[in-house]
Amino acid sequence: MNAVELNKLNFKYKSVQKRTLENVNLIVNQGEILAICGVSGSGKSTLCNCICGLIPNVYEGEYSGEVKIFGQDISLMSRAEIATNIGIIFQNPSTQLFSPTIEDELAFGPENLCVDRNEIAMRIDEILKIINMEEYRYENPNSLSGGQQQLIAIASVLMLNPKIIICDEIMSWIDEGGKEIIKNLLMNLKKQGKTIIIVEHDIENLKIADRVINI
Ligand SMILES: Nc1ncnc2c1ncn2[C@@H]1O[C@H](COP(=O)(O)OP(=O)(O)OP(=O)(O)O)[C@@H](O)[C@H]1O
Repeated sequence: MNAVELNKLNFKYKSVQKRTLENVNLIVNQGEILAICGVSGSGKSTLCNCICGLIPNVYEGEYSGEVKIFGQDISLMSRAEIATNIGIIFQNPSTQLFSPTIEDELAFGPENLCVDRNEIAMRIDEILKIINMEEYRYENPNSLSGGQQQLIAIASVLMLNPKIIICDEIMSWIDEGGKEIIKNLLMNLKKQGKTIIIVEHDIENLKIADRVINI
């Protein structure tokens, strides 16, 4: 089954004259790493925001067409259903981290979905192990490097165990060492069957993609 299917998708922000997305058709296969490239302003982030439901739920504008997630029309899915299917990580990790400790940060998403306390604690153990940051559990996210913050942003998305992970230029502010760790993590997630969509410019980072498209 296709992880994502976009049919005749159009979107125009309320405040601009021209459509940002015009008749976009796209299939993302389950288990692939798809990279989206394109010049600045071509609509890559807008496309990601449509795939994860931020458009039209959060951003106002004229929207038409269809977004399907594993065959299901996203407009018929609840916010909780969307959040447990798709996670999105943005360019600047500090805009995504707001809790006093990393433990609180990781617990925030599942707590909002009323996941059991013990289950949350178990997931935190597991995910901190995956990203090799167990000793940072009680640290403030602001005390971390950019690369570590981005790993925590990814970890907070993984807490909901989404099947699809969207990474919108997540490596642009990260040093080389951090990029390697993130790329390895994304490749491991793919091995576990996750579908990954990355917005990327850097040719080195594009090497992890199975397929690259231009918009
Ligand atoms: N919230 C918004 N309100 C109005 N216009 C917006 C909004 N967000 C983006 N746009 C406009 O939509 C167009 C596409 O923006 P978008 O951020 O999707 O492009 P992008 O390809 O991701 O760009 P970049 O590579 O610079 O991040 C741009 O012209 C931008 O100014």
